Amino acid sequence: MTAAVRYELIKTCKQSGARLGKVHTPHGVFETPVFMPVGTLATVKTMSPEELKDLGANIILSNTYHLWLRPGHEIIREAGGLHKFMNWDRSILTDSGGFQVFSLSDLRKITEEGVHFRNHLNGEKLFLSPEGAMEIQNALGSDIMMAFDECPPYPAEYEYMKSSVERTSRWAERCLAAHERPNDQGLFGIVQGGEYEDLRRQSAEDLVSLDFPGYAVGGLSVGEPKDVMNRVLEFTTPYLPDNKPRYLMGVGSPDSLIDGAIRGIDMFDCVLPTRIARNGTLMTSQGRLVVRNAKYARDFRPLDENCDCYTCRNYSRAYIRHLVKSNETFGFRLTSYHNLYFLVNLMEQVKQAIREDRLLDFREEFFEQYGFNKP
Ligand SMILES: CO[C@@H]1O[C@H](CNc2nc3cc4c(=O)[nH]c(N)nc4cc3[nH]2)[C@@H](O)[C@H]1O
Ligand SMILES: [Zn+2]
Repeated sequence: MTAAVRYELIKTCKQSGARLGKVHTPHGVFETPVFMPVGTLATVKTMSPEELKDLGANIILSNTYHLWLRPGHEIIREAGGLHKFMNWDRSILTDSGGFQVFSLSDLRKITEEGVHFRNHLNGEKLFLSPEGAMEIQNALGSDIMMAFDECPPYPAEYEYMKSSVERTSRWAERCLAAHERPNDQGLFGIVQGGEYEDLRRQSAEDLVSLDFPGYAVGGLSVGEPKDVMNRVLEFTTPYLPDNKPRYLMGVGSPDSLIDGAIRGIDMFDCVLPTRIARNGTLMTSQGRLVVRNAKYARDFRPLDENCDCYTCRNYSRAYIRHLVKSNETFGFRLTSYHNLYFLVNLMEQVKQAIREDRLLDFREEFFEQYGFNKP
């Protein structure tokens, strides 16, 4: 299939095996490894599209389940699609709703057909199938769509995981069949299998046989320890083709982004930077900083003295602490901008380390400075 979503492998780091690449979509190109800001309800909370471009974002995420519920995908279709609706002319990836159905709503029943569950906003009964998830994503017109999958809870029994993986593979085939414009937008398969190597292999081989333009590693960042995530990546990515992008869903923190890149991951997303920004927690080159802390009341330095973002060039810890404590919206815009810039800029540093074949050295330096090595 000659999908319009195409991956270009530029270089592999000799020291770590991490990859430098480019992904071409109908709305432009983005370099990898990449961190993708999350805009669940058609907005990356508190950020304008201009600010997202300014901080370096070339692709953002949105969500099938949430947009289906609010405002409804038909309204977005009538608006001319999600790009037009939210005034974002670069790439958009939409998650399929698989994870949200399993994480947001209770009273759900999984059948071969799809999932019966309750609307997490008003309790009404809903049903979502692979075909339904594709109809919504086709209406949104995202550049990269995700197959409808089951993200089982962690941990899950082997037998349950095996039957879930086999159903997710059958659902992936149904998503391909329901993809209206395969030569114009890309549909990624999502590898499941929990922490079971044979099931991860089976899931990857099932999906690779369907020749998707890209593959996600799902079922992680669901509460498992970081060493379990790293181990799963180590035995899963080798089953994925080198000439396609690999997307680790729901990750994450600075250490997980670096460790994921080292294990062959190209794309990342997480609500973490914008979520913690809204309670005044900042990612800085010296580690986490909680700006509400009284010790910053008269601290007129920038949040991060090594950061050249708009927030750090123009505002002090004392001012941002005042805004956050006063619950001023501008304060959360400044903290969100900085945290997103921090992760996008971290990926710039990771790419440079890959170019110089020294990503493991960079990992040591960054972990030391950020304080990840502290017991
Ligand atoms: C660490 O942050 C918390 O955890 C979530 C991120 N973790 C995560 N794991 C995911 C797995 C999947 C998957 O297997 N399939 C599909 N379709 N989408 C997924 C989305 C995922 N997001 C945030 O929501 C936050 O609450
Ligand atoms: Zn900054």
